[in-house]
Amino acid sequence: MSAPPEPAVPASHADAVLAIRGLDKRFGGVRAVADLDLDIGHGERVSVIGPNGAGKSTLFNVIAGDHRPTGGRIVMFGTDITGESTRKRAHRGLARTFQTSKLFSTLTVGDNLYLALCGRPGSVRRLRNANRDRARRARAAEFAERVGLGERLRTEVGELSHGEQRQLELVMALATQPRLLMLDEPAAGLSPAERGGLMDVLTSLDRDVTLLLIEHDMDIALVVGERVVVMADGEKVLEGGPDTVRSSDLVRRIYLGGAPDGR
Ligand SMILES: Nc1ncnc2c1ncn2[C@@H]1O[C@H](COP(=O)(O)OP(=O)(O)OP(=O)(O)O)[C@@H](O)[C@H]1O
Repeated sequence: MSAPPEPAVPASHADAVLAIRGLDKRFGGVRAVADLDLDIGHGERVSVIGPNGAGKSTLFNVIAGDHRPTGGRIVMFGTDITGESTRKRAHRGLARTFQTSKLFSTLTVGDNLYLALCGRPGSVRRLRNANRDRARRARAAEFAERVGLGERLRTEVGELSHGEQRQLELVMALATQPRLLMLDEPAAGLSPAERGGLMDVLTSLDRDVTLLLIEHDMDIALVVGERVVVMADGEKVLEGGPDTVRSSDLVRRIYLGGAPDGR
């Protein structure tokens, strides 16, 4: 039996950062992402919101290559990357953070940042040269400074607070100089002061970096995201500017626990 034809990606989107067509991801009987189309242009800031289980993280996992889609196509920087490895996508300029920490908890803040600066993904063996590599050490210190961790360079990551670890993950992703940065709930577990700091970092990001953000904190999602994608039951149910989302009855219904169609 021949495979069903894949949805075509229009030529006009060939130079977009992301052009996603008919994306599907099933886990057994669960359709976590359902026939989703999404275009993201260079330098855009896009937030993805939706209730628990809407499919946001699965969408991220499929874009980053951590999960294979069950249908559809992903074109990144003009190349079809649907079947590519996460490592290859990282080499193309994609960096992401996860809901749970992926830091080396027994290494210091400085060493974690040093490894992020060494490449994607960094190997612990590269620390052997770290003391001689003053330029990278200095860059690591600059990145730590950006999220208020300048004084914590010699602190082991396991001793940082949850909020500090999230901040460190963010700058480590930035240290890889990504062209597309995907952040999965960066504000989760942060104190109000840390949220303010996060908002400052995100709103002052260089426009060379395109940002795709999952965030439950509506203040952050709607201030940082210039375009907002609302997901429910695996589908994209609304896409528009923050004001459209703020005034949407559909979004209100979804967040109050009702079905998107008002049932
Ligand atoms: N590895 C997996 N195996 C089986 N089912 C999964 C897996 N990952 C996600 N799912 C299911 O897919 C659906 C979407 O989950 P997903 O985590 O993508 O939603 P989400 O919008 O990110 O939710 P949250 O905001 O709670 O993180 C859910 O029904 C979830 O149970």
